[in-house]
Amino acid sequence: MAEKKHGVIGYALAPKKQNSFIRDSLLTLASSRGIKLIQIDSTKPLIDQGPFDCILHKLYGDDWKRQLQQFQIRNPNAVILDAPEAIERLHNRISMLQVVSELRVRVGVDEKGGETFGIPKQIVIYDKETLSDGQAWESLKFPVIAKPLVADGSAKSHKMALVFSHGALNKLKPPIVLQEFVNHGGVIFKVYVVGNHVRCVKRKSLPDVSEEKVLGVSEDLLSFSQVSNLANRDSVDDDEKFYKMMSLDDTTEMPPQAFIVDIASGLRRAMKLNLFNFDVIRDSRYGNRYLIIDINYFPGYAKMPGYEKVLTDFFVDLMCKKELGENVGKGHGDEGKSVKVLTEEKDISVKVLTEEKDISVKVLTEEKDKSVKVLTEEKDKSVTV
Ligand SMILES: O=P(O)(O)O[C@@H]1[C@@H](OP(=O)(O)O)[C@H](OP(=O)(O)O)[C@H](O)[C@H](OP(=O)(O)O)[C@H]1OP(=O)(O)O
Ligand SMILES: Nc1ncnc2c1ncn2[C@@H]1O[C@H](COP(=O)(O)OP(=O)(O)O)[C@@H](O)[C@H]1O
Ligand SMILES: [Mg+2]
Ligand SMILES: [Mg+2]
Repeated sequence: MAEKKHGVIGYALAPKKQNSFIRDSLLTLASSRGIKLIQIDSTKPLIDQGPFDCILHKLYGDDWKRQLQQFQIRNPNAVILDAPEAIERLHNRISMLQVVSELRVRVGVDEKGGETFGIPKQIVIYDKETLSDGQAWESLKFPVIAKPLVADGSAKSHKMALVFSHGALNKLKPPIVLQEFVNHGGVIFKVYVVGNHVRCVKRKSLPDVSEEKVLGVSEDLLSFSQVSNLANRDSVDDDEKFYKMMSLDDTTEMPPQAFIVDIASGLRRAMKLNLFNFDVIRDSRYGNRYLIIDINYFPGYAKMPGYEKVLTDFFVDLMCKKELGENVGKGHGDEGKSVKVLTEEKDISVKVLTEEKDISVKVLTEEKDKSVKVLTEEKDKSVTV
């Protein structure tokens, strides 16, 4: 009996990502379950390629965004993983973590109880003048970590500095985020999310900094980059002595899985993303207080043991939902219905009747300069088009 056809997924990834993610082991397993992964040719217009049931991508820039938009208009049934607008919130380290503060998920549900989560205290500095203005950072306790505001995947966006005193702040180049350094036992938890699959692993992180160390440190600023990725590097440079201070204690207890799953589902819903990971540290001062410090779109899944099966299961599930006409690719399975109105008439009006709040209306059109009027009976409703 011929195998049931499931679907074709086009992928558009930077060379480094493609090398690490598109492995023969993934292609073989996916293909054995009816999923064909095809490379999108970035030198040709996306719209001329396909057909694709789904597009998997991690590319940046306005041109790529436009190409995806055009493709979606021509292929309204294709699933784009994930929507560029949703991914963009992760390109700024402030909007990235704002979503955590907005989460309303149950906490302290594990038998041991009491786990809470949040983000470290932080401020954003846009210019040199503010950096020299003590008032801006007086609420922060040193040491702090200075992170580039932009998180666009460039090497620059991963360049961090551990700053021990005010005096060193003038060495930094805004726009930056100044975040309180929180002692966390030198271990970071990386939570990989693939649809509703959640996997937490532990990795090396920065070592704790004691009060004595802060006072006795000879340098007032230490630069570093991609600490938790160190094991995957080819060479260790100048920062060697700094990294040597780190060692992963294998006895470190993992956070309760139910707690982590709750945060992951909350983030997935709020961000409308399917493919991401987030970095969590456990605040050593409390033991049951967790802080989310970083969220990454389409991370290094190949570092997750058995990633081939997890991703293949996700693709198969996506294709099945698509065949059933379910709304997919929006970060969670239980949201919104979509209504398609196909017409060649001009000036048509479409009425959307719903009792749900916060609905979003997407109008796909090939016409340029189209203005859309949304009429609502609710007061104080703001409508974004
Ligand atoms: O390539 P890898 O496996 O190191 O993955 C990187 C991620 O490592 P992780 O899976 O969290 O250990 C890495 O995570 P971190 O920021 O290091 O926490 C980023 O997601 C990185 O993407 P970008 O440079 O921010 O666009 C990811 O890099 P890209 O492959 O997307 O370039
Ligand atoms: N607030 C913090 N307190 C302590 N360590 C931190 C904090 N923020 C980041 N780190 C350390 O710095 C590393 C890099 O920071 P992160 O925000 O994850 O940037 P990147 O996007 O480059 O991974 C983390 O993996 C962790 O080891
Ligand atoms: Mg990180
Ligand atoms: Mg990151």
